[in-house]
Amino acid sequence: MSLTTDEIEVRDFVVNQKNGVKGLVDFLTLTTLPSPYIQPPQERFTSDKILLGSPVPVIDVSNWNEPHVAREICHAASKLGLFQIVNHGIAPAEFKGVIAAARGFFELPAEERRRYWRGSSVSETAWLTTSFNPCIESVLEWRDFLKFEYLPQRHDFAATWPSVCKEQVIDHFKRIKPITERILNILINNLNTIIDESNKETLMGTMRMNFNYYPKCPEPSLAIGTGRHSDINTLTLLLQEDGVLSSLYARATEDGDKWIHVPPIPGAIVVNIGDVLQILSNDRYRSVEHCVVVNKYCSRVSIPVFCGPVHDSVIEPLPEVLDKNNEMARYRKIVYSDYLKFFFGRPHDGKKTIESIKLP
Ligand SMILES: O=C(O)CCC(=O)C(=O)O
Ligand SMILES: [Fe+2]
Repeated sequence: MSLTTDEIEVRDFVVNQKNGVKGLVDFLTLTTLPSPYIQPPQERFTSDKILLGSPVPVIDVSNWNEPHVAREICHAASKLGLFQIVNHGIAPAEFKGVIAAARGFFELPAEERRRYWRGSSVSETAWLTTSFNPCIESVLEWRDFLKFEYLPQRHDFAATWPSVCKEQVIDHFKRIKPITERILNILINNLNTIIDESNKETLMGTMRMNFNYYPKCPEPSLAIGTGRHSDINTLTLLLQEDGVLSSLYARATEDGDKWIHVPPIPGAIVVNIGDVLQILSNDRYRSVEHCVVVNKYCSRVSIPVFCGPVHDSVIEPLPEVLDKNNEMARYRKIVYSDYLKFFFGRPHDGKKTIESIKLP
């Protein structure tokens, strides 16, 4: 990358001085987008890319045992790779609480937030950063995020979390976990197998949560909040604030550049399929590419919970899927830590990670 002085100063302030993009908007009255955030034209999100008339499925899970629930979940997982669930039993007030806690964290003074900056965080299990991979990205994303690792087997895993949000994060992990398990069960049963001790660590050995914070952006059409990517884990369950201008988009089909808006629905959880489920299912399920558009008038918080494999899990298409249909594996076997290395070693880049292990 060759950078101008302005770019170096902005990057230095945001990344090296650990202020984040939140620090930048608090410190300066911006009327134009700083150059490190200006996306090349092909990465900007324009309204002609929006596909209308093809809404995201909304699935009522008030009775998990009704056959239509499994049917609709498996159908959505194989088509768009993303759906919303309602009537899942978590009260809207609980969601409001965790979203308020996330806002509470980002409203802390900059020096308080900085204590959690990645690389020097006061917590081993929570850290803050900006964009996605700021040291190697030629253009930055308009987002800061605080990541939490859920390690309930360690009694002190949350001892160092920020007090402004600690309780709410623990509670949210606890509430989301059984719902994730139910959905994974449905998806795995539909592949002619079950979740047991042999695959549990691969399907749900880890849980992580992000507090994503997207400040108001002076020129949103030139920036991106989160660049195009698919989640690499098994399943992500995401809360997004209601009443916020258009934000999350999911790619409608693998081969086209049309995107479907994922509207905030009060109390709903957005569920998206990650790469690991696409690999295990040998493409029965689709990990959906998605991106986040920012806006000029309000900041936005989103809270994904990522459920996924432990680092040493070996990921490959399930024999139950291949044997039943006598089909060839479409992906080569990979250890999850190598998969992570590939994903985190580059900027957000669509579905390049899963493509890297696709067999010819
Ligand atoms: O902010 C959102 O709605 C989605 C964020 C996202 O895709 C991620 O954190 O992986
Ligand atoms: Fe994502």
